[in-house]
Amino acid sequence: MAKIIRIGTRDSELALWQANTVKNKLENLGYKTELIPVKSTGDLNLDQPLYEMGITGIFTKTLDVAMIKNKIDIAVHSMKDVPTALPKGIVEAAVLPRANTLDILIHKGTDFLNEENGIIATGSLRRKAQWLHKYPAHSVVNLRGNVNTRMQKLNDNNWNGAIFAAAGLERIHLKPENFIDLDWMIPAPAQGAMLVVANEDDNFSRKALVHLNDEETSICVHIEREFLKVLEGGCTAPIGALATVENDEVSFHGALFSLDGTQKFEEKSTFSLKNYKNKGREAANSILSKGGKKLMDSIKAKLNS
Ligand SMILES: NCc1[nH]cc(CCC(=O)O)c1CC(=O)O
Repeated sequence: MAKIIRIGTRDSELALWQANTVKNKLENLGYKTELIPVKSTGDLNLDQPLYEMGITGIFTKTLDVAMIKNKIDIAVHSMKDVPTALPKGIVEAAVLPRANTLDILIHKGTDFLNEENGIIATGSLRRKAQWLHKYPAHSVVNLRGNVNTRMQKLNDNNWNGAIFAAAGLERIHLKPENFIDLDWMIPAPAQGAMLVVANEDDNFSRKALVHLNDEETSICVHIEREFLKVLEGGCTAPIGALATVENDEVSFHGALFSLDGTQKFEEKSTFSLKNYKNKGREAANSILSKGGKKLMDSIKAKLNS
């Protein structure tokens, strides 16, 4: 059958690179595809029925709507931007092999790391909290936009550096020489992984995408996202999680920080790959019971005020 799989993507350079990767993989398997870039409308107004379907993610809602309105068959996302609960009728169809999981600092010289008045830029609560935890005398300024925009703003300002996901910059060959790996920083759940979603009843696309799924990556991000989901219960908070696999053994590291970085609750565990079920939940519950619940409540109160 010559059905063409319509691949929806956001129109940033990184999103297009990711969607083209999925397109090439499907075409190598013999499928016909078409790329449909969808302009992100950050201010997209959702009507009542769409809200009831559970569309929430700021980065993903435009593509969710395009899928529900049958303008596209599948959508490619940076998995860390996808809310832990997918809209009704939309399912995870493939998690691609993971790229670099690390956060990196792009800098203009590293002397400031040992000084009191460093200024670094990030729009992420998770990165801000971890930076201030390690460098309490520094200040963090807000930085938003896609990776190209953020890199430009870093060049245009007097900040000492800005934090990026290594994967994003590596994919579009934007990673400069002047970077350091922030291997002490716990990445966002699912950082460096790409998720392809499909309509639950679209057996043709789902069957095609099975071939693209990487089982080990899929298990790791499942653990990380379960940790996130149980901890945050629908709000955004400074939460990091990373699961890695070596010789069929998983190492998990997850943490919750206060917004100002002064408090940190963390959980580390190792277990065999075949016992991965509920490990994210258990880690989150352990943090919640040792003070994380109280911290989450105060974060929610602060973010809603
Ligand atoms: N929130 C933006 C975003 N979403 C995914 C990536 C990069 C790719 C990835 O981490 O999987 C980025 C850029 C960044 O965080 O610097």
